[in-house]
Amino acid sequence: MAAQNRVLIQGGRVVNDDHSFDADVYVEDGVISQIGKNLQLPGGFKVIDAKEKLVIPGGIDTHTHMQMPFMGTVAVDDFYTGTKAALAGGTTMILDFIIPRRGQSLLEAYDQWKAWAEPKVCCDYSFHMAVTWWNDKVGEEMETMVKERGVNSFKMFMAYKDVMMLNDAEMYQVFCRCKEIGGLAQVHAENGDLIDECSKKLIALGITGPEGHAMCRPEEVEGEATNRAVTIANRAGCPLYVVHVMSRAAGDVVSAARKEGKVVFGEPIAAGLGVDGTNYWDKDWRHAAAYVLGPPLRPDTSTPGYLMDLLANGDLTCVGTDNCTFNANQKALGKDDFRKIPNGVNGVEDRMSIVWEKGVHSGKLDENKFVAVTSTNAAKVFNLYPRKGRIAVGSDADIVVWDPQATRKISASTHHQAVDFNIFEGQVCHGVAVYVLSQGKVVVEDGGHVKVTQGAGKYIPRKPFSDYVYKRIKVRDGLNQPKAVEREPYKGPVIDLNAEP
Ligand SMILES: C[C@@H](CNC(N)=O)C(=O)O
Ligand SMILES: [Zn+2]
Ligand SMILES: [Zn+2]
Ligand SMILES: [Zn+2]
Repeated sequence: MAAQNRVLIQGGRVVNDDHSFDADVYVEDGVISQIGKNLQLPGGFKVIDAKEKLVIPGGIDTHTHMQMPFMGTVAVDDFYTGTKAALAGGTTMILDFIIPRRGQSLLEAYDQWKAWAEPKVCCDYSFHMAVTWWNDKVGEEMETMVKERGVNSFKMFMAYKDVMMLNDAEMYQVFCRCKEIGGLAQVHAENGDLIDECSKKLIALGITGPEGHAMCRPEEVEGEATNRAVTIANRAGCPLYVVHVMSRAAGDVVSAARKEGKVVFGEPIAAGLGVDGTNYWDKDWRHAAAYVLGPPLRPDTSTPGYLMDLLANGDLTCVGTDNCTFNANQKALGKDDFRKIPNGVNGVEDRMSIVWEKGVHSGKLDENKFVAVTSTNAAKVFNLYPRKGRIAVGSDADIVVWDPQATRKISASTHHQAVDFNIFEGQVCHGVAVYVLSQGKVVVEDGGHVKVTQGAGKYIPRKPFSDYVYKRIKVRDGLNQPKAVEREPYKGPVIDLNAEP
C-alpha cells in the first residue's frame, strides 16, 4: 500500500516556467517531498523511469464547461469524462464556470454546480462565477463567493443577448465590485447586439448554415468588444482577463493594453491555436457545425500562428480550451438555423499536445514558456501558485512526465472524451504525457493506460487579491485618487430659463 503514495520520478529533466534542471523528484502523501540527485529515501516506493523525459507541472485548463446546460441541451462531456480526458492529456486541474440563470442566486448556482462536480471529478478543480444579471444582491453574493466559497474570478458575457449579456453600465458596476473584493473580471468579448442584428439579416437572406455563424460575428465584432471591455475595466481600475481570445483583432487589443501598462490578461484556447474557421465553409454540414463556438474560429488561416506568437512574446498569458462539447446530433439542433447550433468544442484532452506541437515543436516557444502558458501563469493569475503550477518541494504532486519526441495522432476513435467527434481529428502532435500524477497518485502510465478514480478530485478554493494581479493596482490606487479643484464659488451671470424668449 505504501508504494501507492510514494513515488520516485528518476532521471528526468525538471522544467519550470523559469528554468530547467536535471533532478529526481520524490513524492509522498500527495506533495513533492524532495528534489535533487542521490536522494536519501525511505523504502517502499514506486519508481518511474523519466530518462530523456521532461518532468513538468500538471497542466491547468483555465476554461472548461463540463456538462453545461446550454442552448436547450447539455454538454456531453461531464465532470467525469471531462476530467478523465484532461488527465489523459496531461492536464491535472480544470477551472470550470458556474453560470447562474438570470435572477438566480449565485450561492444557489454554486451549490448546484458543486453538487454536479464533487461526485464525478477525477482531478482537482475550481470555479469561476459568471455574472449573468446585476443588482445589489448579486454584488453582496459576489463578496460571499470571494470570502466563503473560494471563487476569485467573475465572467461577464458581452454576447448571448437576452440570455446572459450585460450592458456597459452593468459591466462597469460589476467591474467596480470585482475591484472592491479583489476579484478578477473576465469577459466573453463579442458585441452581442451586432451579432443579433446581423444574424437576423443572414437568416432572412437564406444563409442558415454554419458559415452564417462566422459571417455574423467577424473578428472586428470581437475586437470592438475587447476594446470596450478594456476601457470599462480601466475606468473601474479593475484587472481584466479576456477569455477565449480568438482573433488577431482581439489579440492586438490585449497587446496594446498591456503595452500601455494596463493590467489585462488574454487567454487563447486550444481550438484557436490548432484549427481555423475555413471549416465553417465545408460542404459537409456536420463537419462545418462541429467547429461552431463563440467567438468563432477565424477564416484567416494565419490566426493560429499569430495567437501562438502572442503567447511566445507574453502578450497572451494562459491557454484554456473552453471545452464545451456537443455530439453531432446535438449540433444538428441548428440544421435549419445556425443560431440554434449549440456553441462549443472539445480541447481538454488535446490542449497540451496542441501547444507543444504548434508552439515548441515549431520553435515559437521553449519548454519553459510551454510550462508557463499551460500551467504556471494560470496558477499565478488565479492565486493557486506555488501550490499548483510548479515542481517545487511542498507543491502539490500534480506532475506530468512528458515525452517531447513521442507523437500521437488525435482522433475521436481513441480519445477519452465523451463527444463523438474531435475538431483536431487526424492531427499528429509531438509531445505526449507518458505518466501523469494527480494528488501524488499515478493516474496515467506508459503513455496511455488511464486509471482514474471518479470523485477523487478536490475543490481548490482561491483567495482574492492575487499578488500577480493586484500588486500594481494597489500602488496605483494610492497614487491616482481623483481630487476636486479648490475654487471660489461662481458669482457671475447665469441665463434665466423661465424668461420670455
Ligand atoms: C457558453 C460558453 C461556451 N461556448 C462557446 N464558447 O461557444 C462560452 O461562451 O464560453
Ligand atoms: Zn465565452
Ligand atoms: Zn466558455
Ligand atoms: Zn510534429
